[in-house]
Amino acid sequence: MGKSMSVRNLNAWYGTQHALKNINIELAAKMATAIIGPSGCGKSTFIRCLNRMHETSPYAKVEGDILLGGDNLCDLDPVDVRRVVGMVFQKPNPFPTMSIFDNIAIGLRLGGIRKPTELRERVERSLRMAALWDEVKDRLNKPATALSGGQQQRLCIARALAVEPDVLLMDEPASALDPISTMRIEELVEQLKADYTVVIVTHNMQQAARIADRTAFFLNGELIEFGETSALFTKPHDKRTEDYITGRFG
Ligand SMILES: Nc1ncnc2c1ncn2[C@@H]1O[C@H](COP(=O)(O)OP(=O)(O)OP(=O)(O)O)[C@@H](O)[C@H]1O
Repeated sequence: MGKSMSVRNLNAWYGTQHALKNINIELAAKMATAIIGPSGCGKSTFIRCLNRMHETSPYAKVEGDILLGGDNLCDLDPVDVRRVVGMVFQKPNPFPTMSIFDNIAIGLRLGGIRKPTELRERVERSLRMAALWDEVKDRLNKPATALSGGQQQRLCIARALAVEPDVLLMDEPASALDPISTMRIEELVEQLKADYTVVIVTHNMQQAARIADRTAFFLNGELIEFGETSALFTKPHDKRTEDYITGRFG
């Protein structure tokens, strides 16, 4: 758990549109890295490249290397990549026809775990890691859709963690949630970064400042500035970073 990821010379396109321009960045293990920048700057495209999802868009193209613990993810089968690089999306997307238990167990079953005791143990562990166990332990067989939005998002986090990835990608995981659910997700990120390499896209600079050890500022598909979060927010080196964080655009 928790290997750092090195992104080298990453370029991505949608047709002729060059959406990511030569990105080089080290995403450190046991830390949360926030990706910030104005709408359309390439944040989602960037994290979708990290688990090989970008290439599923029509006319998409990717070049570059993504290194994780001795593997170049660009050379692997995308299905194998998604086992080591989990992702949580903006809108909670549990499997709607499945129970809470099955939402998590399905990935484990696909990974070859069949023994009921082992499945139960792994499901419980994942739900505990996602700080949801106490709220659902008495209704594991109820449909996932019966949970609140914030609980559904924590279920999706539990589902991503169940297969024991190294990296957890989060694309604005709290932007569809109320303030209390948002706070719970932020607390959870704080805990998860002890074990995982967490990369979180956020529109909310206060959120980045609260939870991320390092922050990367993107603009027009370029990585403009990357560093310790507190330094980036208090002493940005680039005028464009300063203009963005002081609210002059975006
Ligand atoms: N499926 C797609 N087909 C074509 N162009 C796309 C597609 N998805 C994104 N783009 C374009 O690529 C660029 C980067 O988009 P991306 O979604 O990565 O930005 P973002 O920073 O995540 O934006 P937001 O904050 O609004 O979610 C934008 O110009 C966008 O219009």
